[in-house]
Parts: sequence; C-alpha cells; structure tokens
Amino acid sequence: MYRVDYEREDMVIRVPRRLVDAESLSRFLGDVTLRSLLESTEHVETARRMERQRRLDQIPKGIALLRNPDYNKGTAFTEEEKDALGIRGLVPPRVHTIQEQMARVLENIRRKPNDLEKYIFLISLQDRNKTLFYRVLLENIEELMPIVYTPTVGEACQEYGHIFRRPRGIFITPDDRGRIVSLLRNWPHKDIRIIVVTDGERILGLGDLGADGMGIPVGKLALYTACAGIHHSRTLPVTLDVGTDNEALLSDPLYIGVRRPRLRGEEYDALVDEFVMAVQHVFPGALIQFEDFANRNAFRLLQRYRHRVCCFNDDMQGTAAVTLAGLYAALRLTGGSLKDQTILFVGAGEAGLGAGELIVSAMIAEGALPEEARSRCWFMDSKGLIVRDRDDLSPHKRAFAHAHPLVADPAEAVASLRPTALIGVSGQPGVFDARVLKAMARVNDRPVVFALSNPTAKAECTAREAYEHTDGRVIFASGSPFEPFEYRGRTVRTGQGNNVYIFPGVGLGVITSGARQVTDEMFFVAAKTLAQMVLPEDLEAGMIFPRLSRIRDVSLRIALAVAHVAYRDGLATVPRPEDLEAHIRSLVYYPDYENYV
Ligand SMILES: O=C([O-])CC(=O)C(=O)O
Ligand SMILES: [Mg+2]
Repeated sequence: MYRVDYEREDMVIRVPRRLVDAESLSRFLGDVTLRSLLESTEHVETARRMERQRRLDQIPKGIALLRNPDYNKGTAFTEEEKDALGIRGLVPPRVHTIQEQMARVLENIRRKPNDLEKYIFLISLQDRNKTLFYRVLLENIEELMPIVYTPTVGEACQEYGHIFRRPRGIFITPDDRGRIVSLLRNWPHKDIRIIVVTDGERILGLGDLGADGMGIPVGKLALYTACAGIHHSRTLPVTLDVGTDNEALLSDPLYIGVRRPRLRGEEYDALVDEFVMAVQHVFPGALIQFEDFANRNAFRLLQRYRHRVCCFNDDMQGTAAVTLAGLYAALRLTGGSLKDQTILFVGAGEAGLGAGELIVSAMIAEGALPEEARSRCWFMDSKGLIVRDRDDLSPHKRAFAHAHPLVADPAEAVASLRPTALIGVSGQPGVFDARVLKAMARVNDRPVVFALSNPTAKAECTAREAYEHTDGRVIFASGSPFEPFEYRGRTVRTGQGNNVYIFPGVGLGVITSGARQVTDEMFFVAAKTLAQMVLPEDLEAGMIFPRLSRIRDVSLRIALAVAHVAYRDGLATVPRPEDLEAHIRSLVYYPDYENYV
C-alpha cells in the first residue's frame, strides 16, 4: 500500500501486487501526479524512478526548453542537464550559479537610462526565465519594487501598446460573451488560486487606460509571488476589455484593446457576471481580486459578489487596511487611541470610503459607539466638505455627511475640524499645499499626513514638502515611494502606505485556508498585524511601515492572522493543519532552480 502526497492531501492508494514495474504502475495511477511517496512497501524505488521519469518527460527539450520561461535556466543548466535535455551546444559552455546570473541582471538594469527601460528589461526577463526574475525581485525588492510596481508600472501602462512585446494574462472582450469558460480554459495552468482582474477604467490615479491597464494585474501578481511566495503558476492576470473612453487611446494606432467606447449598464454587468461564474467553473475557489475599477462599478461589484464568491476589492479593502495600519503605527508614536482621532480624507472615492468604513469598525472595536466613530471621519470631494446639507451625495458618501457648513478649501477644513490625521486619496497632486500642511502643523504636535494617491506624480504632496511645512514634525507616508532626502542634517526615509503590504498576505491566508469568502475582519487583523510589525527603530526614524526587505515575513504573519479568522469564523474549506504556521511556510515558494535530472 502506498501513501501518496498528492498536492495538499494525503491520499492512500491501494495498488494491486501484480503492478511491480514502473510502467504498469504509471498506467494504473493515470493522471495522479506522484510528488512524493511517504510510506510504502516494495514499490518505493520503482515509484521514485517513475516520478523522476515523469518529471523529465514534462520538461521541454532542446531549443523549446530555452524558450520556455517556466523551465529555462539560461546559463545555469548543469552538464548533466545539457545532455539529458538536448541543449548541449545551444547554451554557452560556462555554467553560472543563480547568484552570478543575478549579478548580471542587476548590472543590466542599472545600466538602463530610465525606469521605463528597466521595466521593459525586467518584464522581458520574466518572459525568459521566471525563476531568475522572481529571485532577483525577491532579493532586491527595495530597488526593484518601484520598477515592477508603482510608480513605473503606471508609466508602463500609459505606454503599454508602444512597449508591448509578449502577451501576458487573459483579455476578455464583449464579443466573448457566451465563451468565457473556454477562454479561461486556454490558460496553460490549471491550478489557479489567485486572479487579479481589472477593467482598466481607473488605473492608479491615471484614469481610463483601457486594455493597457493589463500592466496592473501583471504587476500585482508578480508581487504575490515575490512578497508572499505564491507560485506564479497559480496566478492569473485578467483584463475585461470593455472598451475605453480615452480618446487618445482610441486614436492611437498602437493601442492594444478593443476600439469602442466603454460597455455600460446591463451588458457590462452581464459580462462581469459571466466572468465571475466562469471562474467558479474553471478555477473553483480561486480568489478574485478586483483592481482599479472606477468608483461607478467598484462599490457595486464588491457588494454583489463579496458574499457569493471568494473575492475582494484591493483599492477599497487593501488600501483601507494599509491606511488603518499606518494610523495604528502613528499612534505608537503619538500615544492616544484610534477612537479619539479626527480624520479628514481628501478624496471620497473607493480608497477613502473603504478606509473610512474600516476605521469606523476599528473604532467601534475599541468601544466607540457607531455614530461617534462615524462622526470622527470627515471627507472632502471635488465639491468640498461632505456635509448634511449637500444633496448631491451617493449613499456611500452620505454615510459620512455630518452637520457643518460647506467648506471648499482643505486648509479651511483643517482649521475648522482640527483633524489629527489628514489622508490624501484624491489623485490630485499638490492638493496638500503649504497652507494645508501648515494648518495641520498648527493644530497638532505630530500631524499625521498620508499622501496615498498613486503613482508618485499624483501624490497630494511630496515627502519633502510634508517635512518642510511642518517643521519636520509630520508623521508621513505615501502610496508610492519617495527617494530619501536630507532634512536638517539627517537623511529622512518615509514609509510607503501601499496595499502591497496587505494583499499578498491576505491572499496567502485565504488560499491556504481555502476561505470561501474574504471578510472585513480579515483586513482588520491584517492591519493590526502590519502595525505590530513596525520596529521601534523604524518608528524612531519616522517610518510607520516595515522595511520592504521584510515583506515576506510581514506577508506570512498576515497570512497566519487571516487564516486564523477563516478557521475561527467557519469560512475555511481546507482542514486545519496541526501547525498552521509550519503549514503556510511549507506552501511558500522560494525561487530556485530545480534539478531536472
Ligand atoms: O497599485 C498601487 O500602487 C496601489 C493601488 O492599488 C492603486 O493605487 O490603485
Ligand atoms: Mg489599485
């Protein structure tokens, strides 16, 4: 009798005694991928050999191997592999280690004249050799995150059709109604656990980029692998290309998407619905991350699907959690409790309102009454302060409309409301001008200012401005990174309040527990965990988020907290392992070459 470790489950397979040779055993087991044999009687060696042979059979041979990014090792194939895989002579004689290859990659990147060229180089590496790409990214995350992610990914999306080399992910258009299942089946990998989907209508703070927004799901998923160790073959980027209202793209001959105005209304909803249902069919249980949808659709889609399928909206819930974590960490510096803070959001879209709702729940958890908690969160939109008398408010905004005269100027709103924290989620660069920042400095010893709009060029103020206009008393974070700068004789490094601290860990926790749904409670524990992981020396230096170099550890802790919630709240579909942490660790992928022979 064999006990076979088949994917995540232990399976016991009874093998008739007559199957003594590898071939008949292999036929008997059929499609079962024999990863390892834990216990067995007389067939151990046979089965091991069979497993090795099967693995070797899967690997492309000859030139096809060098062109397959899942298997390619570039100059790192061993002498044995060169013979066994038919590539002797097709690669240079010298065998390099992955460390040597990484040095070459870094040299190439650093030689590029600008960040967009670095992006193109890195994406091309992802197309050639995934192991090396993820290893370089993981080991140089502080240097490379701003390239594969915000801000450069924003620039890449703006140029997507012009720098296009190879397709990545799945594009679904209105013409695909009725056949989305078959499109998903075209994807080469079958065990998909995480899907990031966008319709490209609100790419970062850059607006409608149509199908060129595909850079975002691709970038987010690269970070799932680098930051949380979710194997890339289990991830799938998707763009619902429903057209674009961006005239410049429509008239650009190199635009890659469907040339039509955006699909709206029932037809749009039907397309999204077919997609969501097709995912349940083809990749059951996969986590769907909605990303960079415009406000008009983001709230509605989340509402519709959050209790039906495993999904979340990163811009609402991920950003909310990172904002809450930033506030908790700031409170470690200022003292006091969350429920006593007054928070002014400038911008009342999905990011701000999502954060407002999560902060309200967190205040209630600290003992505030719901009305009290809500009254501590204020919002401004393009028309000014959100107040009761306004009759132009959506229900989501109305939930935060308080009694106050309408004020259009943020500096005046600060003077009047005396917020302890000012949070920019407006996509309006420069809206936190000297007057606003000085007003914050007048009413607070340590004003908390987050400029969360992305990419960097959309930030409400720069890190330097925040320091200069508050006599250096600010506690600052931004959604996209700012370079360290000199201020009064010291180097200031500010934290990045970006949902990248949240979504990889949440995703890992959800897929390891097989959670049926993603709940607000999961984002709440993710925020708390993140805030706790900020080191005293980070805080001392003004950093309210952990260094990015610790992101794998951060993601693991968040995954553990999220999985705990899934088990506690009866949402898990995978049996609880005895040692949850060890189990999660065992699932984490570390990019390194496998020996093929
Ligand atoms: O992608 C980022 O950097 C954060 C985010 O979700 C957004 O700005 O839409
Ligand atoms: Mg986003």
